[in-house]
Amino acid sequence: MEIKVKGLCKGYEDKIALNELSFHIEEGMYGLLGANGAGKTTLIRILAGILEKDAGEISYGGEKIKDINEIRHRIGYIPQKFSFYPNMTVFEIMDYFSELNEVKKNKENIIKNLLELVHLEECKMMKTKALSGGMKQRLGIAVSLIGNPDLLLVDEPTVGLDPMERIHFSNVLTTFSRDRTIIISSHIVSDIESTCKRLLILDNGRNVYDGTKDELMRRCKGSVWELKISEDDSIKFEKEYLVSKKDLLEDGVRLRVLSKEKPIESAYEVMPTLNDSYLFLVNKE
Ligand SMILES: Nc1ncnc2c1ncn2[C@@H]1O[C@H](COP(=O)(O)OP(=O)(O)OP(=O)(O)O)[C@@H](O)[C@H]1O
Repeated sequence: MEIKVKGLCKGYEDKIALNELSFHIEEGMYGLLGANGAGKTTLIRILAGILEKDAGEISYGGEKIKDINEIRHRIGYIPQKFSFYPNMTVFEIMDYFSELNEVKKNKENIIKNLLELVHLEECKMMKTKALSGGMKQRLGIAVSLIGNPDLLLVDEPTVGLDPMERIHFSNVLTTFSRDRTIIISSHIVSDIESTCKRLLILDNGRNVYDGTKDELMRRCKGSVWELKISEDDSIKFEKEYLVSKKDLLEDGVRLRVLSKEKPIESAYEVMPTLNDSYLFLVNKE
């Protein structure tokens, strides 16, 4: 589903959370990156129709929507945390949300397929209070997909998930992303690195980047250096330069430094990673 956002503003009391935000996205997986407090949750909740905007225009699927309820059934939302009724089973939760979504035809089959997709089919009789954090997250995905939404909004999905759960979560989203639009918000670059080709980066409620991962990395080329120094010197160095990575070695430390100029003679240039490029961008702004 195509989404166009123009001049979107939102404030809370004395805090401006979104400041004249504009962007245009089409089908595919988009990563929404930004530090804590950048405005990601606010944007996701406004797009999901859970929070009112103060100003600006949003169009979904090429249409200006006056009342979000007209298209709510086409939007899936996965919040940071789920809370389910603890004594209901996995199946009962799916059944309950299917009723809410007015799924009439093939309900049993839809539930079965979704539980298979998130690998919870064998746990369908378990009460939700007995599920691990990762299992709850997967149940949340299955719930959000019940209405077969064209647009899926995912807010910081991997908080509390172990590495295997993270991989599984990404795989489920990738499978589901064909012919749909998915926006995944995170402040961790590796969360979205392998799944999203395009990025939207927020900083203090403003859109500071809208484009591909490759273009972002191209912009940072020539500004990433590695060097080896003593541990004592590294403390001084880290105050002066932006350091994206620090490896402890047996005889000192290796730093990855983001700087337009070569920081010291012994430094050598290296290819930027997405994490370098993201840090370079938001610290330049
Ligand atoms: N209900 C609220 N009342 C007052 N201020 C709020 C409220 N919700 C968010 N804010 C503020 O608005 C700004 C944007 O918050 P938001 O939660 O959208 O950011 P975020 O990028 O999702 O952060 P995080 O990664 O920590 O979830 C922050 O400064 C936050 O403190």
